[in-house]
Amino acid sequence: MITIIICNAGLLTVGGIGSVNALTVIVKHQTVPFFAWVGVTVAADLSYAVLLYFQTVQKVKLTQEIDTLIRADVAAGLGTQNYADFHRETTATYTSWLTNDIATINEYGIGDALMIIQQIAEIIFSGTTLFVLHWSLLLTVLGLSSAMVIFPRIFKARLDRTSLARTKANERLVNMLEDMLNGFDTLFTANLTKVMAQKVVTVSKDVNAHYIAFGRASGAMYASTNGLSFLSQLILLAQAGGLILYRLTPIGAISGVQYFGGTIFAELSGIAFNYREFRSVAPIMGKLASTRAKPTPVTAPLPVLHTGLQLSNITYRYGDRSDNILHDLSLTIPAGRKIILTGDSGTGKSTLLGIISGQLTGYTGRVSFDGLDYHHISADALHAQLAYVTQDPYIFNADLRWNLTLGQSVDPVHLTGVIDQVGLGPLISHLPNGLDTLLSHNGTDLSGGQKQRIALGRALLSGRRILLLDEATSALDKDASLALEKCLLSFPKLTLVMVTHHLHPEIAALADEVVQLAQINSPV
Ligand SMILES: Nc1ncnc2c1ncn2[C@@H]1O[C@H](COP(=O)(O)OP(=O)(O)OP(=O)(O)O)[C@@H](O)[C@H]1O
Repeated sequence: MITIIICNAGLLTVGGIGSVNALTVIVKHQTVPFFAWVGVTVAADLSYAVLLYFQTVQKVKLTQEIDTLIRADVAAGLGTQNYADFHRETTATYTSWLTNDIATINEYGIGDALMIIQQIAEIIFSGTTLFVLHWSLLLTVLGLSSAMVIFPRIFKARLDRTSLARTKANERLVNMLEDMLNGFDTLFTANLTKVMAQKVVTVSKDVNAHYIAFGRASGAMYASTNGLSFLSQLILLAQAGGLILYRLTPIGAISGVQYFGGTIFAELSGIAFNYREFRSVAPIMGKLASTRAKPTPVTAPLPVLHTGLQLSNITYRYGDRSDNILHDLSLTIPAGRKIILTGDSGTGKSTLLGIISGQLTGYTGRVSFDGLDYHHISADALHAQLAYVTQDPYIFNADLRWNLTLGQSVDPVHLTGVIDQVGLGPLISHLPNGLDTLLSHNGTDLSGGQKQRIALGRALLSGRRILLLDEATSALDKDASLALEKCLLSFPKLTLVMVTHHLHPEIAALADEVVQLAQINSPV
């Protein structure tokens, strides 16, 4: 890319030199040399046009490669974040980072960087040519250039501020769009789909305002630096006139200073402008780089749970809430035991599972795995031991097999067995391609119960020996959920913690312990 750019800058200079010499020889009525120099100019300009094609194609290739690297880097960074850090931003915000921000990086990061390289090359070639015409021309150019480099600094703070505000506005827009589109069904049944358009217009106007603010900042800088550039060209033209009058430079210099001086000033003001724009990408890069997870402790894989999980004096409150959700809670979960958690809505059952699963870490007290404090266990090591199934599991826009195995290789006999256990047989027999049927984004073409069966199948196939179920069968009818819960309670090696609102006596009888969360919370 750089080679092509430099060649192109060289060709532009050769074209300019051809014009200068053509003018010098034509005033001496030298016809053949005139046409020779015109030929040089034409050849250089045509070659420039051809190379421009390769430059354009190469730029697209380079941009795409860099975009892929950035996306891979951000995705890898997000993949190593802990649960709380990941959920500090919404998925729509991350989408905006990977789309809008990358578009900005393409335009102002990569695009401007390449422009700057081209501008530097053109400045060097034009400067050298001016020096050959007369050294004093270059001296003047250097003096005026310094002014041009210093001048745009005035605009830096404003450009940085407006650029960052613009990306924030983009995030708000994407968040709102996702929110509205996800809520389409609710608005549709409430006859309120027009709310969507109203919100889009409101937030779009906010985004527009920020784009305009950035446009004003860059426009002010662009206009001022261009004005300075024109003034500088006038000074240079006057100087060239003087040098020609004193026969210190050939007459072609009159077009030379215009062409090369013009190029230097235009490119210098361009560089100043592009560099400011280029720098405005820095806060975005900083933001994307922040997805790189802080180094997490790497711990050895955990052995299979032998004694049990122990929660001691756990107190938990969410971020800025004033109340404790869990207070001084202690609970023993012996290995292989089946514990059912019940309690009124809002008593913190899901919060408790969040702590046991390692997702929520900001508690006081101690949680341990076979006596080993959770704080000394890496998320990876813990996740290798347990599976956590929520009430509303996520279904990927992939085939059913992938949704069950998450892309891991699974013994087909085991797969068939688990499909039977979670009762997915009837669904598979109705799907056009059975297990290989593509499911829609978040399983919108499935019932709530089918999604829960898939999630339970996924958990069983993962081979984890600790299962945390948060109302994981709530969408199934009574008989189906009874059958499934009985099945889960029958695995002797499985350590099970199951949250349920609808505890059937048959299930309670099969459990080792039924814990009312409100009772745990109150001191005995
Ligand atoms: N991410 C969160 N941020 C702030 N507060 C939260 C968050 N998640 C839950 N809460 C609050 O914590 C309390 C306990 O919620 P939790 O979901 O653990 O209760 P639960 O017993 O599982 O309820 P349910 O039976 O209705 O599912 C609730 O008052 C809820 O508002």
